Amino acid sequence: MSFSDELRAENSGDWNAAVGHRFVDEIFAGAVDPGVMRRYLTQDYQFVDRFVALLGMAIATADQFESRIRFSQFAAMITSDENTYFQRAFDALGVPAAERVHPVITAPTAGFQQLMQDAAQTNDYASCLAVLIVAEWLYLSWADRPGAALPADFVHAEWITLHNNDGFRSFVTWLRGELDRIGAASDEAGQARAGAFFKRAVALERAFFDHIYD
Ligand SMILES: Cc1ncc(C[n+]2csc(CCO)c2C)c(N)n1
Repeated sequence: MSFSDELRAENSGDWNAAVGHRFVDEIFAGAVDPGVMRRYLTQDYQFVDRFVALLGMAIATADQFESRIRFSQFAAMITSDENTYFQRAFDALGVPAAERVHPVITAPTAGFQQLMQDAAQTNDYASCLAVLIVAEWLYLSWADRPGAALPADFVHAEWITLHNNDGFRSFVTWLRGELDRIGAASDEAGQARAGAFFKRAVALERAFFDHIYD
């Protein structure tokens, strides 16, 4: 089994709970309650800043130029297209400026911010990769429902297509290959370090979905 498949299998409880979450069924049905969607997106928006910082650390710690280029291109993409989605969705949901910029940070959001900061501060490429890969691969996994119809409302539909388009799919495939390559070249301690970050990330993904319904 590849390193990425091994880590996913070790975390299958939280992984499957997130991928098959009520939120996912509701978003495909175009039926997420507006209050729930608003909580989700305002908290999620607080995630982007540290995520881009962690990408920066992956660029800095990667062991080859080709990997730095891949991450740089991805960083350029998510700081343009996705940012306009959030603004348009906030407009559609009537989210006031203060709540867009400074919402009260919930525990899972704070947990993600800490996790991304901790991963960045390791200066260890495998640990940065482990956190980045969960945020991408788990999202592709829930969004990728071949043949499923898209909801009419753009707030629902675009959140799906941002995470199941071909560019995103090929990036996730590359990321998994990258983690497999680095995992194979790491000693046991290095694999365990990256595995612990992967585990924290999957548990937080599940908690993040759960908490918007509290
Ligand atoms: C809690 C949470 N986890 C993962 C993602 C997915 N994600 C976060 S940043 C990023 C890169 C650009 O889309 C992706 C896919 C999310 N949005 N919210």
